[in-house]
Amino acid sequence: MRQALARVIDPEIRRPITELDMVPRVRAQGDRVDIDLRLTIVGCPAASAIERDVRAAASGVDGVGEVAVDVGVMDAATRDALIARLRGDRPTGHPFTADSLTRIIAVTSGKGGVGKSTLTANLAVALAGRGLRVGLIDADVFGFSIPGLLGIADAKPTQVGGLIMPPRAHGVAVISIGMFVDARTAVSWRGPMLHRTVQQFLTDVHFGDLDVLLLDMPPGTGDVAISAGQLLPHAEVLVVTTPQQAAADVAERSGLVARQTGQTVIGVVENMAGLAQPDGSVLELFGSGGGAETAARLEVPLLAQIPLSIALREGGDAGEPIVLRPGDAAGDAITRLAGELAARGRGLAGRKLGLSPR
Ligand SMILES: Nc1ncnc2c1ncn2[C@@H]1O[C@H](COP(=O)(O)OP(=O)(O)OP(=O)(O)O)[C@@H](O)[C@H]1O
Repeated sequence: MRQALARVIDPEIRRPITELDMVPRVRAQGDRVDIDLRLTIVGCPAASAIERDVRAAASGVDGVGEVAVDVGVMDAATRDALIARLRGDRPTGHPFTADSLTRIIAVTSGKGGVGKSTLTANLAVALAGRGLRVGLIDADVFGFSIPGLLGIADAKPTQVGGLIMPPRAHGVAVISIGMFVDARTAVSWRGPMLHRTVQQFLTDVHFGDLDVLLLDMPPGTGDVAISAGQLLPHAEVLVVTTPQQAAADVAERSGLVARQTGQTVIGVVENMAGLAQPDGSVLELFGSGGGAETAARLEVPLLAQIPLSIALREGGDAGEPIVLRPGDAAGDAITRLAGELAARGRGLAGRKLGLSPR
């Protein structure tokens, strides 16, 4: 029976419920089994799903006829012990240190409106589509748009003790300041507060084991970029720009600030590149060359050119990332970029190599 129940996964914490001390007692009498199920918090949104899965798992065991589930909430001591275990042995600090196995990719741009958030959301979904465990932090605290782009504009994270469970969308675990403030509230915090937000997202959000953590950075070179640089000096950075030559200056600057904090700029993505017309010509609404120019100045490769695309924009507005529907030139370019990033693997930046002198 325990083995069967171990296959029931808490959808938010994403571990077997038996590992989470959620099943303190199981009694079998004849063909009847009584299961005590203890949820982490009162009003747990996943309660009915977990209870259903427990019933299904127990009913599947040979010889079981009747299943009775007593649903309650775990006591404070058990919950505190669980939270301590989930946090691991790090009372302070975040788990995404240089020698963690998670690859961190911060997506930045010199100015707003270049499609950085749209690209980040689609990239996250495309990476998750390749089977990677992906987390996404919307660090664009003033202009958060990730929840809407992923179709979870109204999602509110569950909090267990001081631990925040990130809502999931299209296979990606997502956290955004937009989940904690009213959508119409303007965020006007000063530096130290912003620093704490990024730090809290890194420390108190239970992402579990991740292959990739993406950060959608605010445009420009402000406090959040500097905080993120201090907290994640080993992060890799993608710089997004448009084809406009004038955009190259500010894009270059955002890459340089990242570099000053020790982060590694891995490449440039040019978004809003030429739009193919029905007659075969290409409409270069924003000119051309900005991506190549930025890449040359930062001495990194131009990793992708994402064309203007109505479907990409519509997918963002609808919360259905375009990468889920192959066939659009922009979506396909982002999917290719995800493939390339996954294939390149993580650089060795900041990582202990584990080599010892003989
Ligand atoms: N390749 C594209 N083709 C057409 N529209 C696009 C493309 N990329 C982004 N957009 C649209 O441009 C607008 C700005 O995009 P987005 O919000 O992603 O930019 P951003 O750089 O993250 O801006 P900010 O940092 O100011 O939030 C959105 O309406 C988005 O749908």
